[in-house]
Amino acid sequence: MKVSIVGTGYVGLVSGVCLAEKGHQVTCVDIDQAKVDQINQGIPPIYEDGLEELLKKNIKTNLQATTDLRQAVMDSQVSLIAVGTPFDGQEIDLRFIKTVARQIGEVLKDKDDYHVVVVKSTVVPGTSDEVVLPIVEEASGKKAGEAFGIGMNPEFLKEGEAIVDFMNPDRIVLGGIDQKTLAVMEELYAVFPEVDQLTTNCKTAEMIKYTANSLLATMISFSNEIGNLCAATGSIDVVEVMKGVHLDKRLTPILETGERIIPSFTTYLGAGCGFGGSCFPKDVKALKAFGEQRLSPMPLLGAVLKVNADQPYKMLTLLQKYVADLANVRIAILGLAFKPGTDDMRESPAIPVINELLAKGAVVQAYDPIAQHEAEKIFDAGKVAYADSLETAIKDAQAILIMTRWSEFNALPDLLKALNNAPVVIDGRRMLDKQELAKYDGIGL
Ligand SMILES: NC(=O)c1ccc[n+]([C@@H]2O[C@H](COP(=O)([O-])OP(=O)(O)OC[C@H]3O[C@@H](n4cnc5c(N)ncnc54)[C@H](O)[C@@H]3O)[C@@H](O)[C@H]2O)c1
Ligand SMILES: O=c1ccn([C@@H]2O[C@H](COP(=O)(O)OP(=O)(O)O[C@H]3O[C@H](CO)[C@@H](O)[C@H](O)[C@H]3O)[C@@H](O)[C@H]2O)c(=O)[nH]1
Repeated sequence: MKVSIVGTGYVGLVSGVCLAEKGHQVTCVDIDQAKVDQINQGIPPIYEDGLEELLKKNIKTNLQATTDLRQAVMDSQVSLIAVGTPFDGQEIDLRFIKTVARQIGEVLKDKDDYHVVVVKSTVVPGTSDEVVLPIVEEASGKKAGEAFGIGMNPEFLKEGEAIVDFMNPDRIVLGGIDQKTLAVMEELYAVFPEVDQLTTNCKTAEMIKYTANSLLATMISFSNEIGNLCAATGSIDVVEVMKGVHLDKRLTPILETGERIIPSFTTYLGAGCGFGGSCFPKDVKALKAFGEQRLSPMPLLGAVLKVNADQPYKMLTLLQKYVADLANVRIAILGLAFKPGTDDMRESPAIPVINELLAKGAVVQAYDPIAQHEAEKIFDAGKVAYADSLETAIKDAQAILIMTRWSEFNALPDLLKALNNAPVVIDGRRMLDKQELAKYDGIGL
C-alpha cells in the first residue's frame, strides 16, 4: 500500500520505517528539512535501538522522506498524522494537528481518488471527528464518508524499545467514521496478521490511548506513594512489599505448566524517582483538563501528577540524610535520560534533581551512556561536568544518585568494592541489590 506519514518524530519515523519493512511504500513528511535530509541519507535523527539498521535497509526502496506534503498525499491512499500534541498549560495544543489537517484537505481538493486520513498522534476524545474532519471538509470542499475517510489509530510504542514494540504490538486499535475507512486501515495493518485488533469509532480509540497511559502513570504514582510510606516507617522495604503483592495470581498468573509469570519492574508497580518522558506527564494532564472541561473532574489523576511532581525531590531528602550541607560537595548523577534505551530527556526526573543540587551549591558530575548531548541543551554551559564513563563519574564523588535504570549501572557494586572509602549510593530506581553495597539507600527503603 502507498502510505504517507506526516510528522517524522519518534512515532512517525518508527512507524514509517517499520511499515516499509513490512512491505508498504512509505513517504515520511516533515517540515524540518535537516531531519528529512538525514533520513534520506539513512541517518536516524533520534536514538532508537535497531532504527538505523531498518532505516538503512529500506531507504530509497520502500521508504523516502520529503518536505513536499502535497506530492506525498497525492501519491498515497492513506495519510497518517503523527505530529506533536503538547500540553499548553491549560489543555492539549492541537495547533500542529489542525495545520496538517488543513494542508491535507487542500491537497484532497485536487485529488480524484478516495483517501483516508488517520490521526496517529495522541489526541483527546472528539478530536478526529470534531476537529480534524471539519477542517479537512472545509479545506477540500468535499464530504467525509464520500471523497475521504477519517480514522484514528493510537500508537502504544515505548521509547527505547520503539522498533520492537511497533513490530510486535500488544494490540492494534483502529477507529474510523465508517466501514470504508476501517477497511483501508485494516488493509494497512494486514501485515500484522497475528496481532489482536480492536475496531471501533474514533472517540473510543482516542479514549483507549489516554486510559492506557493514565492507568500506567497511576500505577507508578501509587507505588511511589507506598514506597514513600515504607521509607517513613524506617523498617519496610517497598521492593519486598511489591514482591509480596505480586504473588497475587491476578497480578502474576500461573501458567498450566505451574510456572508463574513474574513481572519485572516494567510492570509499572516499581517505586522510583518518578515518571518522565514526552507522554505520561502531558497525557495525564491533558486527560485531567479534558475531564474538567466536560464537568467530570479527575481528582485521582490530579493526585497522580502531584505525587510525581514531588518524587524527584525525595532523592534530595535521602541524600541529605548523609550529607546535610551540599555546598561544594561532589555528587555523581548516574543517568540523565527519562528512561534507559533513549537519549530523550523530556521531563526527566534528573532535571529537577540537578537543578536543586546546583541551587544548593553542589558540584555535579553526570554520566549517561547516550543522553549527554541533550543535557548540554538544558543546563547552562559549565554548570554540570559530564563524565565519559561510569568509572570517571564516581571518581571522588561523595554520593552517587542513580536516576535512570541503565543496565550498565549494575557494575557499580564491583566498582565501589575496589574503593577504600566508597560513597553512599542513593538508588532512584531500586535496581541494585542492597546487600551488595555497604552504604546504600533508595526510594522506598
Ligand atoms: N514519543 C512516543 O513514544 C510516543 C508514543 C506514542 C504516541 N505518541 C504521540 O505521537 C505524537 C507524536 O509524538 P512524537 O514523540 O513522535 O513527536 P516528535 O516531536 O518527536 O515529532 C513530531 C514531528 O512532527 C513534525 N511536524 C510538526 N509540524 C509539522 C507539519 N506541519 N508538517 C510536517 N511535520 C510536522 C516535527 O518537525 C517533528 O519532527 C504525539 O501526539 C505523542 O503524544 C508518542
Ligand atoms: O515501574 C515503572 C515503570 C516506568 N517508570 C517511568 O515511567 C516513565 C515512562 O516509561 P515507559 O512507559 O517505559 O516509556 P514511554 O516511552 O514514555 O512509554 C509510555 O508512553 C508512550 C507514549 O504515549 C506509550 O505509547 C507507551 O505505551 C507508554 O508506556 C519513565 O520515566 C520510567 O522511568 C517508573 O517510574 N516506574
